[in-house]
Amino acid sequence: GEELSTLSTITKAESTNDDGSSPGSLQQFFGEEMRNAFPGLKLQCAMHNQVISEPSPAVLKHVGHKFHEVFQLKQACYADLPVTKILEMMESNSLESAPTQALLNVVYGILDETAETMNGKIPHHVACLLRKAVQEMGQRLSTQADHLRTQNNLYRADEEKHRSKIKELEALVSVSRKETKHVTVQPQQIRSRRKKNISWFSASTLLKCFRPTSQTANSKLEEQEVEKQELMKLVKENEKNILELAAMRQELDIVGMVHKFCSLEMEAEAKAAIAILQLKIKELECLLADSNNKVKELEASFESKCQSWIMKEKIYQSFIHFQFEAMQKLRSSSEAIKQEVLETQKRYSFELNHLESKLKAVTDAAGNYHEVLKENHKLFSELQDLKGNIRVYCRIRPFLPGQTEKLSTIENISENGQLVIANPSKPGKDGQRSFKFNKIFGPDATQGEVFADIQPFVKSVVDGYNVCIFAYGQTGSGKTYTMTGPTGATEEEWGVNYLALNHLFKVSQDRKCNTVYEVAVQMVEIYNEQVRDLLSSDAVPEACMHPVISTSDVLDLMDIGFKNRAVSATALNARSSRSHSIVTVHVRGRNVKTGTVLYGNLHLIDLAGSERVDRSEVTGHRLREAQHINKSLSSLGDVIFALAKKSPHVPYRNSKLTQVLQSSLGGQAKTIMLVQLNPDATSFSESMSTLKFAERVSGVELGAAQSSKEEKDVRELLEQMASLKDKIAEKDEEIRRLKSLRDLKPRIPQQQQLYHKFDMGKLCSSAFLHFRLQTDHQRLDLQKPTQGLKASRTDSTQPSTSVRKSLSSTSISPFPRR
Ligand SMILES: Nc1ncnc2c1ncn2[C@@H]1O[C@H](COP(=O)(O)OP(=O)(O)OP(=O)(O)O)[C@@H](O)[C@H]1O
Repeated sequence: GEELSTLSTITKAESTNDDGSSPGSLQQFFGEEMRNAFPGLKLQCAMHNQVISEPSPAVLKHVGHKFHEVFQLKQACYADLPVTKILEMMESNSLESAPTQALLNVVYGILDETAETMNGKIPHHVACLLRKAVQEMGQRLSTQADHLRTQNNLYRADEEKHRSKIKELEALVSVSRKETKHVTVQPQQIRSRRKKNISWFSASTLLKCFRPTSQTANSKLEEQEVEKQELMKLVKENEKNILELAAMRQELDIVGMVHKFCSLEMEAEAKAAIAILQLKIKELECLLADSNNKVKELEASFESKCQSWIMKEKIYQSFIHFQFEAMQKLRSSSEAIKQEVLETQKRYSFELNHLESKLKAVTDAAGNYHEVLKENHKLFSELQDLKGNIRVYCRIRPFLPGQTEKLSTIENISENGQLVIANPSKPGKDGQRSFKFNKIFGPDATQGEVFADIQPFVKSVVDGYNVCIFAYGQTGSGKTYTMTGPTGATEEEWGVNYLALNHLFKVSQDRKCNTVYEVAVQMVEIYNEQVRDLLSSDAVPEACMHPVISTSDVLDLMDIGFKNRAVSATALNARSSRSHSIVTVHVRGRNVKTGTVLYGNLHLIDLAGSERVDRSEVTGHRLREAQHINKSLSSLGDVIFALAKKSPHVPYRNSKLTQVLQSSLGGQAKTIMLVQLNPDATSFSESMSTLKFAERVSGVELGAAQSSKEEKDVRELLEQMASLKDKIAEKDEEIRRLKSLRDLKPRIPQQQQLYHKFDMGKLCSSAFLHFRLQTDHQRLDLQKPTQGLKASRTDSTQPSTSVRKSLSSTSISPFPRR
């Protein structure tokens, strides 16, 4: 009974479920087989005993609350379990005390959860739990295996014991059989000896058998009766023993069979369970390794993140610290600034009062300054007058890049305006001649340097003076270069024409607060004693005036004018100007405060080449051209010398050039003659004649220049008259235009474009009106020289700039057209 109980306990230990119930097959087998074989056997009870390796119910009860607390949460998942709870449970040996099935449930639960929800990732604490549960099961398995081995040994020992007992019993049975046989044989022998009185039943044998009872027969019979009863007892006992033995054998066989069967089944189950568990352990190890790797990765990334956050924290802290310090500094500096501002305010208010009084003094001084400025202007003009109104500047051009023979006639140039020129055919002092002019510009002089000495004269135009600048010299000596600049000139290479107009615009801008200026430009050429408007192809009797408001307007106009200029190649210059070109700039300024109006004009003249006819080696048409040029130049000389001699008759009308320049060559005008020289030795004689002419001119005194300032009332009267005259002129012009329409010829397209651009009606008609007013007024004055105010003014001032006037007085209207 004990052995069976132990056996069933072992069986139960290996096959009992955690809830105490046995697995179906084994329990059924034991339950039915054993009950059938041994109805009295308390197998069922034994099977409910606890397994050795399973925790006892008492232990389970003690620790169960923790385990259930943690794992009986049906809805929660393992990953959500608090780490503290799991740790607490693991430390308190709850797992070791938990039933195996619960542990397996935990393992399966974690695996399912990992597979289903967490994509193979196991949180660290759950992985620890898993490892612990698997360890626990592994331990249990090894304990159970040990236990099984021990039980098996015990069982074998028991079996051996049983077998020896059976052998003993068998020996006992055989002995008892022999005794029984002997006992059964003896009475029979006695009975047969009695009945047959067989002699062979010797007295000795009977004596041996019944020696104690030989004295009395009765007592012997009684003894025999007792022995017989004892024998019967023995036989019964023997029979009983045989029955027991048979039953034990049967039982032993059954138990052996059951044990064998159980052993086999348990072995198979244990092997299968071990295999499954090993597989699971491997899987779990893999998962554990993965999760360990992931944990390491996470730890590494966490570590690096921690580091970076620590770094950031440090940076932020230092930044905050820096900001805080900066804020403190700012606060203190703002305080200091506040103080400073307050002090400054005090100081400023004090200084402001001081300045106010000073400003008053300065305002008074400024009034005086304007007076002084006026005085300066007056003094400058007087200085100009003292120097003489004709200024002669000499400019020597450099040798040209292609020139190989560079034999120069220029011996010396001094600062004081002295020029020594040497005759290459007469070496030494005899061949030298010195000239004195107002200024000499050497070959290295720039356009800007030349203009710097002309600039004050240009400026005087806006003060109401008439100024005439002309370039004189033989062909190729640099007249056009000085007046206009080289072809495609940059701003630095601009000639006097552009620089003068640029300066006029600048001065007019500077003075716009006081005086409003209007500027207009005319451009004509005198070719073969005929005057031609370079900016118009209309058959009009006077050169058109084009209002300009900027230097770029002037550049556009001059570009067209120079393209229209008569040029041809000569033996001395590949592109020689065979005409005199005259750019006239009209300036009208009105003082916005006083209403005073002033007029000034500037003549910029590029004369034709002054060389002698024989040197130019021209004939026919070109000869006539050269003769006209020479004639006009000699007329210019005659006018200048007549003025120098203060001759009563000045021969202005001997040439178109002197007629056009009449207003600028009189006593009111300021004249600059730019004498151009070619330094080449071959041009010596031409240079000599040029210099001699210039020398004579420089000795001329034309008298004091006068400004054209008019008083307001005079101007108003003049304007009234001018408007009347203007109307008459408009009518005349209309008649002329109608006449001209009859024989109108095709126009030059480029010029047409410009007329559109500078359409007088569209643009600034007022400027044109005033200039026409002036010219008409002057023409009127010329026609009636003795009439009142105008007559006296005309007498004293000479006629002002007017191409038209010159043309009308020489009856060459309308302009000849090319
Ligand atoms: N100061 C100078 N610096 C450099 N080159 C110059 C200078 N003066 C004149 N030249 C050059 O000399 C050549 C002749 O000059 P320019 O045409 O101006 O002479 P010109 O006196 O106007 O001749 P013409 O009477 O035939 O028109 C040109 O190639 C010009 O560029």
